[in-house]
Amino acid sequence: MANSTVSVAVNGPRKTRMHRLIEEEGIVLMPGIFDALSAAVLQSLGFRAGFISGYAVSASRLGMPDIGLLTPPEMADAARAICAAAPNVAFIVDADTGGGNALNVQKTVRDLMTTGAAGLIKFGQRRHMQGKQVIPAHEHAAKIAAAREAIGDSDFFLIARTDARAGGLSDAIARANLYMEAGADACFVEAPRSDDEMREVCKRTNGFRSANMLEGGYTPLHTPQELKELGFHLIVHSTTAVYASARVLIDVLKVMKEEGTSRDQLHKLTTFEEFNSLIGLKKLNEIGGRYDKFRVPPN
Ligand SMILES: C[C@](O)(C(=O)O)[C@H](CC(=O)O)C(=O)O
Ligand SMILES: [Mg+2]
Repeated sequence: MANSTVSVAVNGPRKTRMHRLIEEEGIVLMPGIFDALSAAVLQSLGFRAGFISGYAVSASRLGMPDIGLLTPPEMADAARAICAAAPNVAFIVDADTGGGNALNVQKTVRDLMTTGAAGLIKFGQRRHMQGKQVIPAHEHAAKIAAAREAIGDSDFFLIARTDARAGGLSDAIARANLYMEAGADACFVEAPRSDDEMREVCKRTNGFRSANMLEGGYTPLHTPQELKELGFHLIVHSTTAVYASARVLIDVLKVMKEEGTSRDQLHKLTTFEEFNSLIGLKKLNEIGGRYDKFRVPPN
């Protein structure tokens, strides 16, 4: 099943927005975001790509952990708002398990393709976080093939993720290659535990590869340049923004609770002008102004 060739052209002439970004940038950094506002921040800073994280959306939308409670339509709804708020950013959506069997996967994929996202990551796990279990390889491959068929020739990038590292690196690598054969554009072997394991993944998997940089995770944190040298093409940095937001909210509101005022913490907040600019007030006012001439004149 697995072979040792390293190739980035396994999918022939297929060229999506994500393929072009990889070509232009060498490696594409995708910080995880979780709502329209965090997406607007990403866009305002000039990021060209981002990741709509199931972990972070579950937390921000439901206030709940990533244990399969967020439904595919809720995720699609979040993705729609996010893509509309940051149209210059190519987003990869976390499609998680895809919602069930191959037919559920196709429905989920078709729905996500209408959100404005540039692609998705399909997971093979049954449960998240502690006690993560992977589904059998053939079942996961069938879901990837179903997703690929639903995508057809559309400009939508398909990343297949395997969480099988817990059962041994070789098994995870073999699965990644199987999913590439089933039609994925890139693979994502979760949780290699050292640079050597990361090198091994890159040496033995076919096609484009994504790294998962999780603060507090098993895999060592690296810069894009370092990851590029190791052989990766995409970087998911899913929890940074949601953890940063939670940190600031906790710190600032804690002081608010104690002191009842924000006056000593203004340096930690955006200003009124900065915030309005972030969410595009000036541009919207300009557009709104174009229609002023149609206003009914006062009597
Ligand atoms: C990447 C991920 O799928 C996500 O939902 O952001 C999560 C992140 C996490 O659990 O911290 C994952 O790696 O499973
Ligand atoms: Mg997830």
